[in-house]
Amino acid sequence: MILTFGTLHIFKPFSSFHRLGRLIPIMALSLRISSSPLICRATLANGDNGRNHHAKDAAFIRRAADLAEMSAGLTSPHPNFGCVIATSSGKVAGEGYLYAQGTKPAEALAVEAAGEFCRGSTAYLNMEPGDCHGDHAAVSALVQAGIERVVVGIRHPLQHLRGSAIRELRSQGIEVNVLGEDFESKVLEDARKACLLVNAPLIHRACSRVPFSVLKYAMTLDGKIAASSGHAAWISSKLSRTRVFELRGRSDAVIVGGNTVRQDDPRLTARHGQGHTPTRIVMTQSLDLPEKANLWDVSEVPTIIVTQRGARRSFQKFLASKGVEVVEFDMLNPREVMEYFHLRGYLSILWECGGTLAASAISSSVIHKVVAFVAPKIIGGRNAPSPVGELGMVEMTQALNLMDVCYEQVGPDMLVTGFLQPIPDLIPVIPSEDATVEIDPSVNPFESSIIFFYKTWDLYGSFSNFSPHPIRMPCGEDNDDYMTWPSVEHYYQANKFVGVENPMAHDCVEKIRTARSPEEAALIGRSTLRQKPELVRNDWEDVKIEVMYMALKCKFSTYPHLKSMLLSTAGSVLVESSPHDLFWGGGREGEGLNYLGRLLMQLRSEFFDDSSVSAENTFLA
Ligand SMILES: NC(=O)C1=CN([C@@H]2O[C@H](COP(=O)(O)OP(=O)(O)OC[C@H]3O[C@@H](n4cnc5c(N)ncnc54)[C@H](OP(=O)(O)O)[C@@H]3O)[C@@H](O)[C@H]2O)C=CC1
Ligand SMILES: Nc1c(N[C@@H]2O[C@H](COP(=O)(O)O)[C@@H](O)[C@H]2O)[nH]c(=O)[nH]c1=O
Repeated sequence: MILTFGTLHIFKPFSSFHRLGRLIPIMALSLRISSSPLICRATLANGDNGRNHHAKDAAFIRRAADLAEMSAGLTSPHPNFGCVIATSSGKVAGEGYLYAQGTKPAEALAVEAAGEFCRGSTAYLNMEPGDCHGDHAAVSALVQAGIERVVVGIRHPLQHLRGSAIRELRSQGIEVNVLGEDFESKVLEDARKACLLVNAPLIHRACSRVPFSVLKYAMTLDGKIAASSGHAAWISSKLSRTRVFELRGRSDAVIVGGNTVRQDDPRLTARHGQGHTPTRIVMTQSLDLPEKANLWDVSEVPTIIVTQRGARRSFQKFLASKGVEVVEFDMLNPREVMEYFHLRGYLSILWECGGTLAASAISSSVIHKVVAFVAPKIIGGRNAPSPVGELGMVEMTQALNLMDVCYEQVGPDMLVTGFLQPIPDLIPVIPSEDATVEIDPSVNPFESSIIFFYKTWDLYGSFSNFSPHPIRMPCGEDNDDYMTWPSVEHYYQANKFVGVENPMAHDCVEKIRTARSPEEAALIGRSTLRQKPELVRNDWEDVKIEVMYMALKCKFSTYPHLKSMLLSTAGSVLVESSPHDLFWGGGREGEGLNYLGRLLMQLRSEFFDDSSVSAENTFLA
């Protein structure tokens, strides 16, 4: 489907636009080279000097990322922040990192450490500060200290914080350079990668609906994670197991399957003496678990059991009496479970399960990284379990290739790590720079402000489809009879059933058209779609954007004050801040596709084009 309005192509064929709009133009960690002419000029003009400059910037940004790493596990769900202040001669004057949730910002600590050396110096931040509490503490510290330039590794991943500290610093006269935006080079790419890595869980949160998941296992050289008897203590060395405690200390939760509980009776605590201890999660379909288990001791750390709805209710009661939380799922599978924990605010999960659950998690695409300890031991055993069970692959060419693989010797063991999925690169507020410009050239995706709208009583509530603005539109494509629809929502919902040769579909259209409120219209439309899918027109998925577009066009053309309001938002990104509608809305954390906001921006752009054409005609006349 290609819709053309005037000279502008609004949509790519739906499927490709949809893909584009999945909010995550996922890029492997080999980061993109910008095609921006400005960026290229800056790099070339600097020549060798530019290269030296970049090498220095890269080194300090890497240091900031290393500092940020020091708080991993202590700050969650806040990001890891590090700051280095360097003088113009390239000497480190002060450093700081966010120690834990609620403590002084890294920037303020670095400023304190650098003292009078701050004046005229450059501050290096692995990530743009997020002013969660409205006190601007990080930005104020840099401004008041007389910092001249700030180099930022990555923008804040969360949409509502993204770009605001950078804007604030610039408005205070500080030069701000963002890696990957203001200049590019190989060394800077690597430094930027370090910044992405240190906050990978938060970046995942901003881009997907599951927490960042790491699958960790210890195996013998012949690829076994236990003997044929199931005995597994210990494959890896003590040193390696201490590394596992550290890993646990950086994770919000550790997850195992029911069989691991039955076989190992694990504790799953972080026993390396620092950091926090993650929640323990057990995934079990049968709930056939022992009455005595280390995980039922929740005096220090909570345990959550996720199970199939209705499983062993009496045992559920027993667990509850021990203080163990039980959460039932209609469909117990890794994706549903991860989506649930995402909603509960978990950023990072360590999977310490056996091969059966690991295979299921990999197949569900919820595993992002693999951490494997390989011990120089051979146990043999045809039935001894291996780290990943059945994946249904039959050819070696189907094997999953890890990215950014690292090898490290830990005592006698080899530690191999790599990514199964790339860390999503950060994205502007709406899908990609190109798409943004295509939708509305007046919007600069990196610098624009965002106008959120949702409920009709909001400041921009008239942008909502539920606003009480009747429109006159025909009922269906081949129909010349114009009718009045009490709101855009009435029209949109009714269109789901238009043209279907079934009297029940006709009734449904009429019921929606005469519904007493947009809420009632939505209720009828959504529930009929779910309960009687046979009444829904076959091409609904293909035409729904077009239907919405036509309704919006009619609404904003009919009411001049609405059109003026829309035009007054020029340059801003419009986002329908629906937390649950991930198609028309922006989602809770910007993960939604925001098609309603996009259509309004598209319309705004067209209205501007129309008015400039008519102004030109008047002038020519
Ligand atoms: N060396 C190492 O790093 C490790 C070794 N091990 C060893 O591995 C062995 C256990 O491996 P394995 O049997 O794979 O154990 P797991 O317990 O990790 O996984 C399987 C169990 O997970 C539960 N489950 C819930 N939902 C699903 C789902 N959608 N798909 C798959 N499983 C689901 C089931 O529990 P239920 O049956 O209760 O319904 C199932 O039996 C033990 O010998 C243990 O010692 C385990 C972890 C790490
Ligand atoms: N056997 C084995 C591991 N197994 C994992 O560790 C769990 C036990 O954790 P805990 O009870 O806290 O000590 C066990 O159930 C399984 O998930 N891990 C490793 O690093 N190396 C090993 O050799």
